Amino acid sequence: MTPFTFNTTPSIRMGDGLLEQLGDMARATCGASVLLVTDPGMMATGIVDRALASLKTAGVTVTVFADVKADPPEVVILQATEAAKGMNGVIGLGGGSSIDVAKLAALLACSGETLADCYGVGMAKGPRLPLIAVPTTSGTGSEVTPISIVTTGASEKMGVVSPLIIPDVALLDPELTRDLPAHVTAATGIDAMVHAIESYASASPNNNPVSRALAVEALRLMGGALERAVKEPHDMAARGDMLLGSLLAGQAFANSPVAAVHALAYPIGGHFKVPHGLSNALVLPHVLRFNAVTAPTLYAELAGITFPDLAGLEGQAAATAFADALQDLSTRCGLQKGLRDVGIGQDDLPMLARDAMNQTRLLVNNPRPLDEADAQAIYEAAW
Ligand SMILES: NC(=O)c1ccc[n+]([C@@H]2O[C@H](COP(=O)([O-])OP(=O)(O)OC[C@H]3O[C@@H](n4cnc5c(N)ncnc54)[C@H](O)[C@@H]3O)[C@@H](O)[C@H]2O)c1
Ligand SMILES: CCCCCCO
Repeated sequence: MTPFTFNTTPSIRMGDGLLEQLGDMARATCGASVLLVTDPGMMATGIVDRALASLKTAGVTVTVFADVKADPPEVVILQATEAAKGMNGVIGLGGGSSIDVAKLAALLACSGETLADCYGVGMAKGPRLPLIAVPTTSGTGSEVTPISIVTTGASEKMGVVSPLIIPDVALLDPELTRDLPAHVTAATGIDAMVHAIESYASASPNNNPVSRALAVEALRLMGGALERAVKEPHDMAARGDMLLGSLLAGQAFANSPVAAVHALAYPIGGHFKVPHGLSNALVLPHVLRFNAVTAPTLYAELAGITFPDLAGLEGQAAATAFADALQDLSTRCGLQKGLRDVGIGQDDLPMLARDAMNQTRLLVNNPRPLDEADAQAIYEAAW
């Protein structure tokens, strides 16, 4: 057995209605005062009110920071950090944007480091405040990853990657995803499936038996649940499978990192403000077809697990059918089919290809080497 290390959140709690126990968890994990980090969309759902009621019952004093923006820019993180100073702990309640901000606010408010000090892998020194993550999308898996993504400047992304920002507690309550809009359910669900697929096939030396087992179970759960969750939003079995699946996929890619799908997705989101999950969905089948030319086996192994109807296929046929099935699933879930459908012109593709090549930390994990010409061809196919 090749030696490996596996990192994840120390305490994962899941159950319908578990939000009601947030107050007691915060009292035990954080103490008498917390900053609750969320966004304006979440404030409109009523979920934040329920969280505040639980915290009040437990005698926890709460300051709410509700100014998170999608793909959060540095200024939002700095504002949240100021609000976290003097608090006993931080709670991230929302999607990946809110949880990523909460993770960094808990770190910077306590360690006194700057964001610039922490960009990259293993740069943060800590310590951080106690941290609870409550995901309401299914989802980025940020509740169990050592990662926060920051939008710097107009479109560039920077990552803070450190086990220091893995939350102390992940609180999963499927009821919080019950009213997630169909297009967000679809985009975040495909994002979670991409996490599992890319993690399983990652060329990283950190790819290991635990991450692969988690990726397999994530896809087994989400392959049959995503379309149900989109089309029958109150199917709580589907909602639960998606929430658990996205967490397992998060644990998988937190250890065996993502690759070219994400590398090609980031420029789409950065330049054209396309949501993260949809950016991934638009390039996913085309990257898999590219990779399957030289590395079909890994995708063939996932095909029948994700889509039982494909179980009898093997090799290249299975890998190709897997890419086709994912593209069909994305379309059936109502997501746009091509880059042209999200305002990208064909003459934008060379710029995207150039930009994608800057994602070297992700591209190195791809099972097949990919250069700028390959990236352009993939964007052409996705357009
Ligand atoms: N840290 C990581 O490991 C990691 C991994 C992948 C992506 N990310 C980051 O996460 C962000 C994307 O997160 P996301 O896809 O979860 O979207 P998001 O957090 O940006 O939320 C999208 C929208 O959905 C709304 N929303 C969320 N939950 C809801 C609910 N239950 N009901 C109704 N509305 C709800 C929000 O208010 C928001 O308007 C990006 O910044 C991306 O870079 C981080
Ligand atoms: C720097 C690692 C970025 C991983 C993002 C997963 O969506």
